Amino acid sequence: MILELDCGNSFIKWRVIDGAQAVTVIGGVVGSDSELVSALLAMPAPSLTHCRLVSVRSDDETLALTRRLDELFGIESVCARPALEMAGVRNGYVEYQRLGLDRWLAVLGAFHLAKKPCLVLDLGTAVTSDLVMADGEHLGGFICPGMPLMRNQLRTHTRRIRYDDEAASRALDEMAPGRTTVEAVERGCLLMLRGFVLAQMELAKEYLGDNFEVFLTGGDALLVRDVLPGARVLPDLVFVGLAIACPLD
Ligand SMILES: Nc1ncnc2c1ncn2[C@@H]1O[C@H](COP(=O)(O)OP(=O)(O)OP(=O)(O)O)[C@@H](O)[C@H]1O
Ligand SMILES: CC(C)(CO)[C@@H](O)C(=O)NCCC(=O)O
Ligand SMILES: [K+]
Repeated sequence: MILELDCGNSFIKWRVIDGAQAVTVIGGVVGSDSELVSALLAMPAPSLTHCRLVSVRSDDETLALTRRLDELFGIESVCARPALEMAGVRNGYVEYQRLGLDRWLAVLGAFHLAKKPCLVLDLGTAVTSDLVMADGEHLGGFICPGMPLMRNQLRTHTRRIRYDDEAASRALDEMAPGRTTVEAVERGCLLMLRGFVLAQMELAKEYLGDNFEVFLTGGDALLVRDVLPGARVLPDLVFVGLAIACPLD
């Protein structure tokens, strides 16, 4: 059994796959290292043999987690590393090491699946966009705040914008002009997000031509799905890239 981890800025996405059949046995989303450990200890004993992971956290944080996994389960972790070129994709950053590894893996996964030009949108704590041409050349991309960062900036930097997360999720049931603060903020931020992804579509047409594939991933992917009807929504896209970047055996 292989443990796979995608350590983002706010959450750790994890899953256990049966290496032989590449089937997901169990998985989830947790908020911290200790929550991950609890979730793994609570598993009905599928013995872990390997771990591969991608992290956009500091090296110290990542090392602390891999040490803990080794102590508890006796498994070594293979971490995705930056690369100038891999699986037919050429990293477009001026300094390739600086491209977020979650972005790099999502791009590798998308190009592997599409085998044609791709626009890759990842909607998490931050929102990222990456463009890849037909020949695998990564053109670079864009980074902007995601829903959690946008709403928290408003809540933190104003006196009178205050509401809880439960109210926030209800506010998006409709998109009419908000008649409460929570509706006004949540719907406003969502419109910014939708505007961003639509602008990315226009850019992609300009840089990639008309025949490109759109991939949508990250915890908030579903919030923009209706404005991108042709997009492939793949919550596990980073894991597709992780398997390419960190083959086992
Ligand atoms: N099951 C879930 N668990 C946690 N967050 C979720 C879930 N479903 C949707 N979300 C939403 O997804 C967003 C976080 O997305 P994601 O988990 O991709 O972020 P992250 O990986 O921590 O951030 P980043 O990609 O910027 O590093 C939050 O806005 C959260 O509300
Ligand atoms: C942009 C995030 C935070 C998205 O998770 C991550 O990919 C990251 O930390 N990237 C490093 C900066 C960059 O990609 O240019
Ligand atoms: K992420």
